[in-house]
Amino acid sequence: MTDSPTNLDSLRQRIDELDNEILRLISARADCAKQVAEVKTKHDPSAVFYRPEREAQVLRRIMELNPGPLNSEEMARLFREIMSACLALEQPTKVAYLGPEGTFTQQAALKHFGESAVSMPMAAIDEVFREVEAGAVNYGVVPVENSTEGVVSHTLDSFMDSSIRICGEVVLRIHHHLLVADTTLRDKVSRVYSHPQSLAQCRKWLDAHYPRAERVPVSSNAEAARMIKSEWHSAAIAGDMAAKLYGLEKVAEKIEDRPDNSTRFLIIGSQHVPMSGEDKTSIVVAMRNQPGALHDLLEPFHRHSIDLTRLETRPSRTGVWNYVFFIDFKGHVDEPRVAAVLEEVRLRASEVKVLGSYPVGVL
Ligand SMILES: C=C(O[C@@H]1C=C(C(=O)O)C=C[C@H]1O)C(=O)O
Repeated sequence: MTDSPTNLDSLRQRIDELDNEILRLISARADCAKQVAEVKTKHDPSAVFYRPEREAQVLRRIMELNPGPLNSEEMARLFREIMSACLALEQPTKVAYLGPEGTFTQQAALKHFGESAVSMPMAAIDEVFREVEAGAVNYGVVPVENSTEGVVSHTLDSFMDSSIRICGEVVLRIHHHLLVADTTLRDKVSRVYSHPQSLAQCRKWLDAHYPRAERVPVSSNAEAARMIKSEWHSAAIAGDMAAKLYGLEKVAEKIEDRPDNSTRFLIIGSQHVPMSGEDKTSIVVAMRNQPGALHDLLEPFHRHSIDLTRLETRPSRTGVWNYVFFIDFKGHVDEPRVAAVLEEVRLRASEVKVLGSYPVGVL
């Protein structure tokens, strides 16, 4: 095939025809979603419109059927946006996230809910919990663990005295950059601002490249990006969103010590999410302070061949919560084998709280 104008013209004509078709199909899909909303409200006036298990199934199916040449993740991202717009037709979804604007948590919220959701930054993790509990927003997004730095204990602690449930998870690859403003004197950088987790995730890189620069922990990467605008001798470590938001330049890209650095975020809300076919459950368990307690707790999971994906211990905060374990495992509370394990665990523990069953993160 040559690149002759006639060839280009006919290819563009073909693209126009395909776009017409795509337009017609997306509109038909949106009409269907509107009808789904009518059915939902007819049976239950206080119906929940967002269905995480259904969205996970739609995305998984698309990824499975994708014929290429676009890769499956790319295709799922496109469908993510189509669903986001369809859901907004049913009801605009309000989402609170750990702010300020430009944080990785905002990026996670967009990745999970798409651009049509209305997202609101909160100053602290417990504020996100409070907004969801008060019903001021439909959902919240909070970080829970990082592959390099471990657990975000604030999030786990917030679950202890809350009735909030986990409705979903989203995993984000975290890339950090060293950023400067146009007024920064690049060879005079004596200070690097970032969130403590990000400073820790780039520790070796900083040791090698800026051994003498003072590392200043601040409340978020976005805050670090904002601060250096007025300091000619300072740089910030933050991600793409913060760089774009504050118009900063990248001196060095992807400076995280581990190339697979990723953070897991939780979607919190108040609904029970039905099975999606590939689910996870999170529980918090209090054990009495006695020898063998942890073994007693884990033994039923082993016997029923249930795959544990995470175990965290947190100090107790009341008399009842002597030892508190946060456990994530594969499976859904509505599955008989999971129900059986939970029954056994309840007999051995002084308190068990199911935080939620939810689809394993798709994107
Ligand atoms: C259309 C529905 O409502 C919402 C929109 C979806 C979609 O666009 O596919 C999927 C699940 C819901 O979040 C539905 O429940 O099927």
